[in-house]
Amino acid sequence: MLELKAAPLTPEAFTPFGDVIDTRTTDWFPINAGRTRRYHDLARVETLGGEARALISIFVSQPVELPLELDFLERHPLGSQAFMPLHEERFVIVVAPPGDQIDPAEVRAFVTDGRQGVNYRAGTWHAIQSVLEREGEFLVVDRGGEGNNCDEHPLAVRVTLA
Ligand SMILES: NC(=O)N[C@@H](O)C(=O)O
Ligand code: NI
Repeated sequence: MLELKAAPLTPEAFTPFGDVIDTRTTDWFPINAGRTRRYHDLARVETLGGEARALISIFVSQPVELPLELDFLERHPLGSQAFMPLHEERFVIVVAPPGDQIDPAEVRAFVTDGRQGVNYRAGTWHAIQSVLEREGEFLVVDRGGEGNNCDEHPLAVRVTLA
């Protein structure tokens, strides 16, 4: 069993896995006669393969208990997957870099602070969505189209907060 402590999520630490979506750590420019700040192009949406298109969905998830015990990670080889909380929900993230095998030494765990979303780049291994404390509602942007876009890799992990 791989034991991990979830560290506070930062854009720098998440770079190997994708993007952190957070208006506090990204630039903006004014639009709409100055009434709106546009936080532009915060994450790279990838949609690969046949008939590929971007999907916008809403996930309503029941909370997980800690320690979080996982028996697999998954990946989406044909597209990215972004999760943005709609009510400042915190969630646990477990990731490993893209590749056909997972090296346990490269697996990382993070916890968000409620204001952060994430975008897993195509092929990044990750735990399925794991919201903390209360039912969570998330805007999800990922890839639809032909072909299999979800692989699972067995991995026993137990996650606690740092
Ligand atoms: N299956 C699905 O749409 N969700 C997972 O990919 C997930 O990462 O939660
Ligand atoms: Ni996923």
